[in-house]
Amino acid sequence: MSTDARGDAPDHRSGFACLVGRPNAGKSTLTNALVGEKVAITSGRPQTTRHTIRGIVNRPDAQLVLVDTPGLHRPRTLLGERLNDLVRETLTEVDVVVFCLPADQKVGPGDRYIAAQLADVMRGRRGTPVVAAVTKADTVSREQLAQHLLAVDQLGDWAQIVPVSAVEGYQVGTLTDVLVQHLPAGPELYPGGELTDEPEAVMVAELVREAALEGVRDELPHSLAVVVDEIVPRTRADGSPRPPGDELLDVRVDVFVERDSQKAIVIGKRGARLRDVGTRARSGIEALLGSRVYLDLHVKVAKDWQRDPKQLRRLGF
Ligand SMILES: Nc1nc2c(ncn2[C@@H]2O[C@H](COP(=O)(O)OP(=O)(O)OP(=O)(O)O)[C@@H](O)[C@H]2O)c(=O)[nH]1
Repeated sequence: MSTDARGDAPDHRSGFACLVGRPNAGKSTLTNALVGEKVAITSGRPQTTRHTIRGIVNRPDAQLVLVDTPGLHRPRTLLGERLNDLVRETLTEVDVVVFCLPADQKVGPGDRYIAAQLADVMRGRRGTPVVAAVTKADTVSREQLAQHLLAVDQLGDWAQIVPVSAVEGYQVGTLTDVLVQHLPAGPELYPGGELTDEPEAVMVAELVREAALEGVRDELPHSLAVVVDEIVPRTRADGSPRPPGDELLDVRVDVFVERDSQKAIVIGKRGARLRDVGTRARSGIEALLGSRVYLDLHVKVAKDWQRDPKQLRRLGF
């Protein structure tokens, strides 16, 4: 795929990393520091991966793609539980996880909750490594930092522990080196670091997929892919915005199956099942987007999409 010769070099590495940590742990600031200012993230185009990309670290020897998670927190609602499932799924799919722990705050219950979740991820199918990043290292003394590193060490079985300061740029390069070590050999995933980014679309697709599979999981285990075509605010006939309180989002979604028989299953008799799927997915999407939604679902057949890399890419895998 890459037209860039360096991306095809035999010792080039590429893969995904994901930053987790309690609110205010310094994840966004660290992401920006890792990525630097060279990469612009364009938004508004259809997403090309299943997970939201926050930034790409491009080096001659590696491409590290930083993906977002909606936030790991103790679930309080069903949607929260769904989100946490999604988080865990993301965490098992990336090549390395970065657990951010701010140096200026004691290791607390929130960190221990995340550490327990990460223990599962490390023990999981792929044995995803977790690197602990002690963030905001500039805010404490050397002694405090040393103590904090010890506390973090006792919290779990981390692949490495790296103190960093995103603000001062301290050890940001070291952290990148450590993360790159955990990536598999491979060419650039995004040639030249170009990407599209559409946070909500990923979650909307997951909600539709979940609803579409409900009750028919045995019949359609992996033959269903969901692509969000667009999410646009409905305007009035003259193109002006609708009045406050009366906003409506048009959400157009394609559900791809492999065969006509599967299309029939998803749609159901006279479209009854698809209407159900739409109703269920819509309530989740409205909760997620915080707006009334008109959900437009289309079921399409994409033959053998699981075996066709071109189709797979088109479907966001
Ligand atoms: N001194 C110092 N402050 C930092 C550093 N990194 C982040 N901060 C500050 O810590 C606060 C939280 O940082 P964020 O990057 O927004 O944290 P986050 O984990 O993305 O937060 P959520 O979005 O709430 O999950 C901000 O006020 C940052 O300016 C650092 O390396 N040094």
